[in-house]
Amino acid sequence: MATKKSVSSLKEADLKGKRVFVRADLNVPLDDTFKITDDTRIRAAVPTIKYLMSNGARVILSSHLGRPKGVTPKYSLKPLVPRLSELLGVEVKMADDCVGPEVEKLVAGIPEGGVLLLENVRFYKEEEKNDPEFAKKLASLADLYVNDAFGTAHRAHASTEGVAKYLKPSVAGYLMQKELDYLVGAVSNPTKPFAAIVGGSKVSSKIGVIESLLEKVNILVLGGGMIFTFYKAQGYKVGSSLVEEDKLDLATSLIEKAKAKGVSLLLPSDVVIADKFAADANSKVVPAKEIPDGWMGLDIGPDSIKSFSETLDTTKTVIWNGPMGVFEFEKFAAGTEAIAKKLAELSGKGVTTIIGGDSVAAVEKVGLADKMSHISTGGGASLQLLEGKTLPGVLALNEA
Ligand SMILES: Nc1ncnc2c1ncn2[C@@H]1O[C@H](COP(=O)(O)OP(=O)(O)OP(=O)(O)O)[C@@H](O)[C@H]1O
Ligand SMILES: O=C(O)[C@H](O)COP(=O)(O)O
Repeated sequence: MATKKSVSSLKEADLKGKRVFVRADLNVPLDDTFKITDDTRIRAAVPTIKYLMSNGARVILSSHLGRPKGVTPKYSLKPLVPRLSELLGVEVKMADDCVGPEVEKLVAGIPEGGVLLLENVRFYKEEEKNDPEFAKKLASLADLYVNDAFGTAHRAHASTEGVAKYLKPSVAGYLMQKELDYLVGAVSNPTKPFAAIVGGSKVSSKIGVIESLLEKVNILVLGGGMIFTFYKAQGYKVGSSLVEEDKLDLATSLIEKAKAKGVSLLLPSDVVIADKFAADANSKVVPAKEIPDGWMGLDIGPDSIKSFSETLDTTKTVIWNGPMGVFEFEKFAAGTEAIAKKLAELSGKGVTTIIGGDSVAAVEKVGLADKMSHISTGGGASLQLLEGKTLPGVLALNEA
């Protein structure tokens, strides 16, 4: 045991012929016909699996999909098998379960370099309860544990945290490591000027992140629905824009905190407003202080795009979470798309990291994903990390 525990990274592990339990986050979106609509997370899991395969390991691949309550065929991982097989260049076998005698038989039959995908771990309620007996069952399948599920590292579940107690060595996979390097690295040791762009619908869901970023950044750019709470807090007329009335004092205190810390806080100077929340709404551009009654702000305006872009041009490190507007409607997508393009441009001379489903979707929509320094596969996990929280899935590993 003592010698095994001394292995603290995947590179140091002896893999030949070993059964390796790999927890990945293959929680990908599927449409009604079970077609994968975005395979980013599957592609991101490939380097670790390929490394294991090429070093003669026998790979037991595990993930959750969705939030099933018990065994729910709709949340089976089966639809992922063809894409995984294609990306890995082997025929991936699939188990109907994730623990038990049948799975043990299949595990015994995995050849060196072979991959067995286990069924959704969340088909067992014990997974989310981090039940020790269930974690032991998972652990008993393998000789070592690799956690590559960054997107689920904020969950202390049996396959992300519990199993590491019973299976040593337990190490981070390459995706996990890369995410930590970018997200922790960007925040703790950024090349300055360091800017954060935070958007999305509500300030309430981003309070922790904004507060924590105010300690680190030089520039904080705000966009999305949350800006109207800031405007209202400053006495502007916001029409029927999204406002969180109970967060007005908080918005004021964040503005004051930014001032006290010497962070330049940028709010849009103009907005695109709509007469209803719909793709075919009538729209016009107005100064941020002059939103008429009955109209709502759904995007940042052209002057804001220009001034945000000029400011971002001065930076060396940028992290971005949350869209600038309701980018799902074409009429209100310009702000988000302009920021995506600006960050792609900046990637040549600085580090750009994109976090969160919606900002990543926007970057992909404009075809610029491969231009960014890093696109995080984590939503909740990345935000918690940026808030300075420790992720249980990371803490449980040997090297943590
Ligand atoms: N001005 C606005 N008014 C209302 N909703 C807005 C506005 N601007 C952006 N949104 C909405 O905010 C939503 C995204 O907010 P959210 O806080 O979930 O962002 P995110 O963190 O990038 O996403 P994810 O939850 O996928 O990580 C989008 O659906 C977008 O339409
Ligand atoms: O999509 C995610 O953020 C992760 O896969 C975690 O999923 P969860 O929020 O259902 O735990």
